[in-house]
Amino acid sequence: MSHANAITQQWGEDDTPKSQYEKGVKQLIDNGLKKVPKKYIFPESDRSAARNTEDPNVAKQNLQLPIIDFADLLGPCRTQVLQSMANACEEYGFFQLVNHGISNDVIKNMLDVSGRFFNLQFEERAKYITSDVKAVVRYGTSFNQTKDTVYCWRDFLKLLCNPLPDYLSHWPSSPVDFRQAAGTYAEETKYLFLTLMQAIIESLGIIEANKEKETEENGYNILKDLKDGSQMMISNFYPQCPEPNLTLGMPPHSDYGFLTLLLQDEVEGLQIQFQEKWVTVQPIPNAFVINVGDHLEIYSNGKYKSVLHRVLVNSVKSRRSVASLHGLPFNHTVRPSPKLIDEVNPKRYADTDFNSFLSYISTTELKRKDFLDSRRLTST
Ligand SMILES: O=C(O)CCC(=O)C(=O)O
Ligand SMILES: [Fe+2]
Repeated sequence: MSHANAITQQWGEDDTPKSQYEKGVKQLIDNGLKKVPKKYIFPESDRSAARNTEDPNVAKQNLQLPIIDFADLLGPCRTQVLQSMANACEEYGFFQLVNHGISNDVIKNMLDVSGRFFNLQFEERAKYITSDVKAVVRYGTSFNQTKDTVYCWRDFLKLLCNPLPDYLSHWPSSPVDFRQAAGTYAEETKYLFLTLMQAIIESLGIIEANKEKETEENGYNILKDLKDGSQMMISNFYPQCPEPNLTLGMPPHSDYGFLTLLLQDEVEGLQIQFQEKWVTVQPIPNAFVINVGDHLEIYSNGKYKSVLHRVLVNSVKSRRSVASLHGLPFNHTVRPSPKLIDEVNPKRYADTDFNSFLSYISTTELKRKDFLDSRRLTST
């Protein structure tokens, strides 16, 4: 079989060779691509169309997520804010965080430097291409390049952040300010995550306010482990797309870990599943979109929901986002808190750990909530 035939067989009728797809979508667009190649066309059911359609699965209005004011959380209204946070985590699995104390400069520098990273020559970005899902730095395209049958319209850079001083020296040295901007951002989001988790644990009634010494069981306090826990930062780049309704920036998925702190630029694209419809999350400048991850759903014994979300692309503007995913150390077990298990609420999930999750994603095409579903003991 000729080389050209082999490509056609594997990739359909397009004349775009496989080696081009592997370089990512930014590269395809830079080379003047005018149509979405077959490899990126999602089944109709997965991409159920963007806004302004008659599709019954898509809400007509953007979603105003609950807004949590972080300054209020630390002030005299803490009890009310904790209640709003609990409602948001139960009903939406998402909220927007404002007045979080991370300066506009730190945020702007992070979005800016990751945008400039994706604008580097391909050869510079390609230094970080690896199929090792545990690599400290990993550049790639789509979701799981070696497994995805359909590719999504997204390039990414993943950075492991803990221990930061060790890992920082492996991070990209170009652009020259990358390590400085991303290192500061990683440090500040980690601190914010820990403060939020203290509030989340209080909102679940696991540890009461001002009783940091209180423990769950046998002297265990999860906050200590989260402090030494894993942090992965993912810079996403979604180039403008000539036929945006045919593809997705990210397919429906839930995040692992406890919480994701997501920064999106001013371009819309993130949609979450709410009351069985896809709704677009309206970007708020300098705010974080916070979402419950699979491990927090497990830890809360199903009270807080790790909700499906996806990303749409558009034909006009590229979009950037930075997701900071936080959890326990990789070898730690995640299990429902003993304080949330009783006769009315039996244990709903099997114990799990990060390593088994990572081996799961490296061998499976991740779809929807497969992993979480595989841990479920009873229907919730
Ligand atoms: O780009 C976005 O808005 C969402 C990204 C996301 O869901 C992720 O990185 O897990
Ligand atoms: Fe996500």
